[in-house]
Order: sequence, then structure tokens, then C-alpha cells
Amino acid sequence: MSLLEETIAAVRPLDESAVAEARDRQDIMTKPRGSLGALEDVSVRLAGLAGTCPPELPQPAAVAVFAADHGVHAQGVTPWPQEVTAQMVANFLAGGAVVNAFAAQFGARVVVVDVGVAADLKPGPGLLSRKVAPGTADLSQGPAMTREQARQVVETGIEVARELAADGVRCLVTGDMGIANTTASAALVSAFTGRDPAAVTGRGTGVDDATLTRKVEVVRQALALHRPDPADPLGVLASVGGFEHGALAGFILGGAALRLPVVLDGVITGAAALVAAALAPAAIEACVAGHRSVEPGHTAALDHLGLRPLVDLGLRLGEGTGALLALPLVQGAVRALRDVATFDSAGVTDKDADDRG
Ligand SMILES: O=C(O)c1ccc[n+]([C@@H]2O[C@H](COP(=O)([O-])O)[C@@H](O)[C@H]2O)c1
Ligand SMILES: Cc1cc2nc[nH]c2cc1C
Repeated sequence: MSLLEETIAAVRPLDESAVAEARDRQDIMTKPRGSLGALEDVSVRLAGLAGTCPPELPQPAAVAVFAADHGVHAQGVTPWPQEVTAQMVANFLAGGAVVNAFAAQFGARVVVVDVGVAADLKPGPGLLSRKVAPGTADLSQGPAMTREQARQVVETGIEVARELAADGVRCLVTGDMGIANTTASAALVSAFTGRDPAAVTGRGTGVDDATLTRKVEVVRQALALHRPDPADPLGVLASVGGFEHGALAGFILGGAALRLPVVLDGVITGAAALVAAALAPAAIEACVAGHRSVEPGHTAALDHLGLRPLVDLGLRLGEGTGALLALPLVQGAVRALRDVATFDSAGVTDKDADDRG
């Protein structure tokens, strides 16, 4: 069996008894029932994922920033030159980007993975060199990558999840860097959700009205050309995806197979999560949506996946920044489930004690 098939076979639903135990415990903790809102659901999900209540704390965490370039850049879908992808990778490695600041604040390690940056990158600490090709082909003119490359890059993402887990990481955080990747993201979201390109294509780094119009047309043209079949997830990825999307899909599958929580970032990860869900639907049960990005395609992807974002601050940066902001929320949710006293143990009167029997 290939690494991909083996990983898909290892992805299983949440453990129902640990889920029930966590829900029951939330109801006897010294707080009004339901008062931790979405954080109760996060703690229950992580208990079900671990198969035990309480689950281990999701730490240490590592953010994997998957970087790649995009042939569709040639269509004028972004005002930023392609070399910014490689320049920002250098910035991540030097510790100078927002992802580095947030990772330092929240105690996460940063790993940068080159899965398809157009320029040659100097190997160095913190960089995993896993280039599949120097950028995808232009998805509006033909397939972005071959089916073999799609499989290879998904398996690369699985391997990165495995390597981090073997290194003691207990919470995976997704990140991306790739000029023009919001165009490929919109195409993936449209292909998997069936929504119109105009409804899921956004301004990315902040494009003007004329560029947004062109971007929507490029996505529409690509979907008309490829007619991607959502029942063939590797085919969809190969026709309109990016290498970072494929690696992120694999990273999610790899985390789910290892039963490690995966905190998701913005629209690029959201589009990748649609690929992962199409390959193994239960993989989404290992995921927590860290935030909601401004990109309309992100909300479409989250709705399709049934995920509720924890943070909604109007971010549209990528790099893993939105997911990192949610990391202390995820960790706090589990710590509360683990450490908070019960009405009985703390001698606090529970107004509903009689109802529970
Ligand atoms: O995370 C998001 O939702 C997000 C939204 C808009 C832009 N980005 C980042 O901006 C870059 C892509 O933007 P663009 O306009 O070149 O397609 C890429 O490096 C992404 O990480 C990221
Ligand atoms: C400067 C810059 C930083 C980024 N980080 C993620 N995407 C980005 C895009 C640009 C343009």
C-alpha cells in the first residue's frame, strides 16, 4: 500500500466513548453548562481524537509553512511579483515575519517547507527542501501539475506531519506562503463546493477591482477547461491546485492518522482541507478552524466542512498567523477540561444536580 492509501486507511472517526465522557465532564465542571461555548466543543473533539478524557495538552505545537509558486501568476491575478515567495521564505528563516512573532508569543516552532518555490533556496536550519517542481504550470491554460506530482506532494505533507510527531510535536498548525495562491484556492473551493467563482474569489493580498474581475474570469475559465470532478480529489488538485495545497492536504491527513489535532489557518488551508476531506472525510474531525479569513472562499470552505472558526479578526495574511492566534484557545480549552474542579469536588452547589440523577 502507498503512503497515501495507508494514511487514508488509518484516518478514523472520533472515539465515541471519549466524546461522551468529555461532554459529561463539561456538564459537571464548576461553571454554568455551556458557558465555555465553542471551547467546550473543541475540548470534546480533542478528547474524541485522543480516545481519552481528558486528552493530553496540545503542546508543543509546530507551524509548518508550506511554500510554493504558481504558474497562474502570469495571468496578472496579483500585484506582487513572484520572487516575493522566496524572499518571504528567507524572512521566515531569519525570524522576521509575523508568523515568527506570533509563534514566539504562543510557544510554537516554525518549520518552512519548500514544496515548489520557483527560485532555488539555500538549505539551512528550519527549512525542509521538498521541492516537487519550481512552481505549478498555469492552471488557466492546462493542468497545474501532473497526477503523479499531486500524489507526491500530498505524501510530502503526510511525511512532514510524521516527522514533527516523531520529534515530539503534539499539535500541528498549518501555514502557507505563495504569491497568487488565492487564485488556486478559489478554483479549488469552487470545484469542491459547487459555488460560482464570483462568490468564492476574493482580493487576496488586496487586489483592485479590475484585477478582481480578471481573477474571477481566470477561475471561471480554468473550471470550464478542466471540469474537475470532486469525486476525484487528486484530479482536482492536479488540474487547479498548488503544491502547498497538496502538501497541506497531506499534512491534515497525516495529523488525523496520527490522531494529532490540526489547527487550520486561512483560505489556502481551507481549500486544502476540502481536498483532504474528499480523500478521507473523517480527517476533518482532527481539525480545529483557527480563524476566518476575509477571503469569501474561506467561509465557503468552512461552511462546506462544517467547521466553526475560533477567531474572526479580519486577517488575510496567511503564513499560519490566524491559526497561531487560536492556539492558546485550543490549549486553554483542553486545560479547562483537564484541570477545572467539579461541583462535587469543589463543594459548589449545582442548581441542576437533581435533574442529572
Ligand atoms: O490566509 C488567507 O486567507 C490569505 C488571504 C489573502 C492572502 N494570503 C496570502 O497572500 C498570498 C497570496 O495572495 P495573492 O493576492 O498573491 O493571491 C499568499 O502568500 C497567502 O499566504 C492569505
Ligand atoms: C509581503 C507579503 C507577506 C506575506 N505573507 C504571506 N503572504 C504574503 C504576501 C506578501 C506580499
